[in-house]
Amino acid sequence: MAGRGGLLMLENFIGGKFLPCSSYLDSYDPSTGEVYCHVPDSGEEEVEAAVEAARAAFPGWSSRSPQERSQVLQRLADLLEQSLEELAQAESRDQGKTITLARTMDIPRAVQNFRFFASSTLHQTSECTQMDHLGCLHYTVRAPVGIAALISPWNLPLYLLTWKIAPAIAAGNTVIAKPSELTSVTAWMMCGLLEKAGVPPGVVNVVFGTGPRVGEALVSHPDVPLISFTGSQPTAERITQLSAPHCKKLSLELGGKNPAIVFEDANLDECIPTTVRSSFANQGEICLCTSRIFVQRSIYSEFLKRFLEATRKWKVGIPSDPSADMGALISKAHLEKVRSYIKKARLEGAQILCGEGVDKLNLPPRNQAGYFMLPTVITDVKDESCCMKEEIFGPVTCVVPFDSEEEVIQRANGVKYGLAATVWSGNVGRVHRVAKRLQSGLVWTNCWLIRELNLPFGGMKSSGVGREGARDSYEFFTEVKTITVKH
Ligand SMILES: NC(=O)C1=CN([C@@H]2O[C@H](COP(=O)(O)OP(=O)(O)OC[C@H]3O[C@@H](n4cnc5c(N)ncnc54)[C@H](O)[C@@H]3O)[C@@H](O)[C@H]2O)C=CC1
Ligand SMILES: N/C(=C\C=C\C(=O)O)C(=O)O
Repeated sequence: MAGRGGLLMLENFIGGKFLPCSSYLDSYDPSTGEVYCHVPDSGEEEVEAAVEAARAAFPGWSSRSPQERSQVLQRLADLLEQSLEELAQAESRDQGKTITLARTMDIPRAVQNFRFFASSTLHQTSECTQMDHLGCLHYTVRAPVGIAALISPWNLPLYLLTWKIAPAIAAGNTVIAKPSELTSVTAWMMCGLLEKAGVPPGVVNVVFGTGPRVGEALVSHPDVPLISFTGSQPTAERITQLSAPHCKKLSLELGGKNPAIVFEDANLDECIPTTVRSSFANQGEICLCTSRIFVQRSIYSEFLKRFLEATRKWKVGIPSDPSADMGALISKAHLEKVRSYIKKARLEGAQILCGEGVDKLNLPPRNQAGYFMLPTVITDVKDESCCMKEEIFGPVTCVVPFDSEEEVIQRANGVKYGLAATVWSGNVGRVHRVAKRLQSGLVWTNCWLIRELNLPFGGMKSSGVGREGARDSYEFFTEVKTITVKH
C-alpha cells in the first residue's frame, strides 16, 4: 500500500482486518539510509483491540482438531512459498541482508516453520503412569494457554516470527505478534495471506511499533498469560519485570558470545570457510554467530593467515547484488555501536588485521550513506576486553591462541552468555568431551548452523530461559494438567 510521499505505509492487522494507526514511525532502507516505509506507532489502544480480537477467536480455534489446525498451517506454508521471491526481495530491502540469504535461508525457513509445526503437532502424546497397589491410573492432558504475545527482533524478521507463530497457533492458542519496528514489512505481507490460508479472524493479530510503547502494553496486559521473546538481554530483563506481577509464562531467547574452538587436528579446509561464514553471515547479526575464535597455538599462524585471506574475499555489496556475501547493518545507531567496539579494541592495544579502518569499502554513490562495514578481524586481545565479553552483533570476530584443552574450556565458558559453540577437531573422543563441558545450549562440532528443529534450541546463563523445538515449543504453548483416577 502506498502512503505519504508514495512510500510504503503499513497497517496493523487486528481481528482479520488491516487497520490504520493514528501515528507512524519512519523505517529506513539500510542500504541507502533513506526512509522508504512508514510503520504504525501502536500503543495501548491497539493492544486492547488485539486482545479483544484474540479473546473472541480463542474458543473456536482452540476447539478445532489438531488435524484441522495443521491443514491451515500447511496452506499458509504453501502461500508463503508461492510468494517466496516477493518476500525475499522485501526482507532484503527492509533488513539490509543479501537477497541470496533471504532467498535461500530466511524465507524458506519461514515456510519450513509452518510445515514443521503442522506436522509435529500431530505427533505429540501425553503421559500415563499407574499405581496398581493403590488402584490408580494417572495421566496428563494438555490445553492451549490462551493469548500469546510473540515479540521478535530485526535480524531474521520473518524466520524468527514464524518460529513462534507456527507452534503457538498449532497448539490452539491465539496470538498477538509484535515484530521489530525496524523490520516490519514481511510480517505485514504475511497478514495478507492469512485469510486465504483459512486462519480465522483474530487467531493471528499483528501490532506494529516500538518496544517501550506497544511492546510494554502487550507484555503487561493482564489477559495475555504467555510471552515468547527473542532479542537482547536488557529487554528480556524489562519484560521479566513487567510480567512478574502476573506470573506469566516466559520463553526468552537472547544473545550470545559464541566461541569457536579450533584444535590442531581440525580439518582447516572445512573449518576456515565455515568459521568465516559463522562469523560474518547476515552481517554477523545472528545470535548464533561466532565472535571468539580460540586456535591451538601450534596451528595459530597458519589458521590466521588462511582465515584473513578468506575474510578478505567475503564480499560486502548492496543487498540486491546476488554475488554479495554481506549487505548493510540494520541501522545507523547499530553501525556506530559496532564500530565503537573496534575503537575500544584499538585503545586497548589490540590489532585490527582487516576490515574497519584498515581496508577500503567500495560502494556505488547511491549507497554511500548506507550502513555498511567490512568484516573485521581482531587479534592480540585479552579475554577481559569488552570485544571478548560483550555481544557485538556485527561483522567482528576475535582470534586468540590457546595451549590446552582444559584451558580453552575455562576460557570459552568465561563469559555471561551460553548460547552456541563450535568445536573443530578430528578426534571423536575430544569432540564429545569438550562439547559436554561447554556451558552452551547448542554445540556444533565440525559444522555450524545445521538445525534439527525437533530438538531443543536455546541458551544457558544470560542467553535465555526455556527452549524452543518440537516438544519444547509444544510444552511452552500448552498448559499441562495431571489427572488421577482411582478405579
Ligand atoms: N536474538 C538475539 O540475540 C538478538 C540480540 N540483539 C541484541 O540486542 C541489541 C539491541 O537490539 P534491539 O533491536 O534494541 O533489541 P531489543 O531486544 O530491544 O528488540 C527486540 C524486540 O523487542 C522489542 N522490545 C524492545 N523493548 C521492549 C520492551 N520494553 N517491552 C517489550 N518489547 C520490547 C523490540 O521492539 C523488538 O521487537 C543488538 O545490538 C544485539 O546485541 C538484537 C536482536 C536479536
Ligand atoms: N534466534 C536467532 C536465531 C535462530 C536461529 C534458528 O532458530 O535457526 C537469532 O539470531 O536471534
